Amino acid sequence: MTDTLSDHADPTLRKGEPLIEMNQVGKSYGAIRALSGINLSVGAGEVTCVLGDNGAGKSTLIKIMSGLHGHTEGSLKVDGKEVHFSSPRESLDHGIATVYQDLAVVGLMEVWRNFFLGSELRAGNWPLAPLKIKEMREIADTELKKMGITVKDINQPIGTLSGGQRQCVAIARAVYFGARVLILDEPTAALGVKQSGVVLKYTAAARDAGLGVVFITHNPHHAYLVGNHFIILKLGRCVLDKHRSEVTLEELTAEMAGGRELAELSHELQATQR
Ligand SMILES: Nc1ncnc2c1ncn2[C@@H]1O[C@H](COP(=O)(O)OP(=O)(O)OP(=O)(O)O)[C@@H](O)[C@H]1O
Repeated sequence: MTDTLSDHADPTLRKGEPLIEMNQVGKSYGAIRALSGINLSVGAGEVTCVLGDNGAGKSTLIKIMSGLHGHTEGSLKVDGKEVHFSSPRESLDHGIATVYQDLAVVGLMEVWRNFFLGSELRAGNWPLAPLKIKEMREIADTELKKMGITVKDINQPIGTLSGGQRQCVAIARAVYFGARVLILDEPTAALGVKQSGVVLKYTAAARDAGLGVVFITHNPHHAYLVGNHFIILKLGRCVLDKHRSEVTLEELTAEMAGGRELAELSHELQATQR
């Protein structure tokens, strides 16, 4: 499976080279400060996990990387060059593909149509040139099969696939179209154990094919299964920034569960009982 992803991954990717570097990045929406002082690096062949509760700033961080919102402080570098995206197209042109939780798929359209959505193969360069339907069907079918993603029929509407399968199709699609960085927005949030496992497997496969992966989640168990680097956001600030070798799953879980706050609360509650 990993070899298959490597077939399409950008051959210029070198393990560990920094693809995205954020330095003291911040974002304000008018008077509301959603993020501040964020340092984050995404290396090729690595998964950087961004954890945080509701309102922590995860979506804002994704939006900065994917070109939906510009940052208002600090610097963002892609492949060593400073950028300030003003549209998702610009981010995509830099090889950054974002797979949103509520996948931008058209439920009633066939799996193959969704695989090529926005990048359709046409028999000519003019806008209304006929679609190369047979070729697109074959490519989508082959690519998904090669990756071990089984769909009964490539012509079935994508809405009939499970949530996990849809995430996998979206990951396969991003890799096929040559993404260098893959941003996954809470890909396992709405999934059961088995389906989460499948999505985590493809996340690891994209990493092993050399892509830099940003894995957004509030689940430390899922993060720890695939992550090389972990950052935890709280109220727009980074409260933990550690390499895998520096943190255990227990520490990550405790920090996510608000370990320090819980300890303080327990102390206060005990004091009131005395
Ligand atoms: N467009 C906006 N305008 C004003 N405030 C915003 C906007 N988007 C986000 N915020 C604020 O920024 C903060 C961070 O929000 P963000 O959506 O990035 O968090 P999150 O970690 O993704 O949370 P969730 O998991 O609930 O989506 C919140 O206080 C939120 O209210």
